[in-house]
Amino acid sequence: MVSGGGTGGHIYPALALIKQVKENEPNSEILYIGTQKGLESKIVPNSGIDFKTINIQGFKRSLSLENFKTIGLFLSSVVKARKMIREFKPDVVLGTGGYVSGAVVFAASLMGIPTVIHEQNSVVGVTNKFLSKFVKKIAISFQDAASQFPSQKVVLTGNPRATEVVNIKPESLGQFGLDSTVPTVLIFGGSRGAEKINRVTVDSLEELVKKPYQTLFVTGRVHFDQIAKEIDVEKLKSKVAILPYISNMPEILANISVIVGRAGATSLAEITALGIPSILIPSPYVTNDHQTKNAKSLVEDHAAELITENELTSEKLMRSLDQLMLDETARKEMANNAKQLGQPDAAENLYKVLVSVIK
Ligand SMILES: CC(=O)N[C@H]1[C@@H](OP(=O)(O)OP(=O)(O)OC[C@H]2O[C@@H](n3ccc(=O)[nH]c3=O)[C@H](O)[C@@H]2O)O[C@H](CO)[C@@H](O)[C@@H]1O
Repeated sequence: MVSGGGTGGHIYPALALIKQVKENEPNSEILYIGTQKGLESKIVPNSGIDFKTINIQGFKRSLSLENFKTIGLFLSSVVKARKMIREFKPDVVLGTGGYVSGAVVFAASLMGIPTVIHEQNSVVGVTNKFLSKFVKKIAISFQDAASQFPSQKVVLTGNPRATEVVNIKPESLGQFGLDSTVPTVLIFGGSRGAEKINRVTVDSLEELVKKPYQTLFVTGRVHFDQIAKEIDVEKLKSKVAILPYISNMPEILANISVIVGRAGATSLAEITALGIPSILIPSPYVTNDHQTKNAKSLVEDHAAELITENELTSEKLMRSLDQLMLDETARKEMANNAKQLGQPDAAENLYKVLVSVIK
């Protein structure tokens, strides 16, 4: 049984792990528990995995009446998770973060079923911090996370999405009206899109269409309609493609020369596994500024460039982008540095941890 929800950063590692389990043990049965509201309700059923939902929400950081409702929902979702566990009878339960995994993994631990959590970030998330007291093993992606967990439970596995992206058959950018032989920059603000990155990219379109490179700009589903209204597609001259979301990201990444994006941990696992140069703009809106810490782990090794959201302007973006896109040697150097940090065996590592806790 697998649970992880809310954003792509929690969901895709879970799916990559499932892929590995199915490869190693084709007869295994898998059930994914998520929420209806999270991105998982779209992504998981589309990938052909059995999917059930429970209703849960996050705590408000300030004292609020909503929190009483949240506690009520948490308790009722633990009860619901227990029922699902009793019916499905999993040998092991994996949580990859997000509130829903809190309820599912907690319920499984109470029932004496072996549990594992996977932490993608270098700064530990709230749900995983809570679950760390109850689970058997804790799989981490950055060594920095180790000291924030009970040390005897920690195993450094990496992020399974790294394995998935290195083993996939690449697909042409022709599906977006672009030319796969031309150097391409991919701009996107994590799995949900980022308003500031979108704004600055829209402001840069006039410049981008003049470049010898092309651009794949992914806005995030909720931002797309508004942006589409503002843009004259004729003016993009097949040099820039704009999309709400890319469902086949692993297949696309092999044809990308540079990424401009947030510093979500799963994106970074992909970037390092494939060795893709990147310009990272960490989200300042996440707990304990963890994306800045994620990004710095690459920047320190000259494997990425960091621009803060405050510093981000169209001029700044275009300057940094040109430095990489117009200089193949600089790109190659950053790509090599990034690849040194990749963990392409992550899915197999995590699979082994799951097997080790099954009685
Ligand atoms: C705002 C927020 O809380 N963000 C967190 C969330 O980010 P978020 O969900 O944005 O996570 P990541 O950037 O880590 O991963 C995004 C994933 O979505 C995929 N993708 C993205 C866009 C698209 O069009 N298609 C697509 O498939 C990417 O390839 C990647 O696999 O989870 C991460 C991992 O725990 C955290 O580090 C982030 O801080």
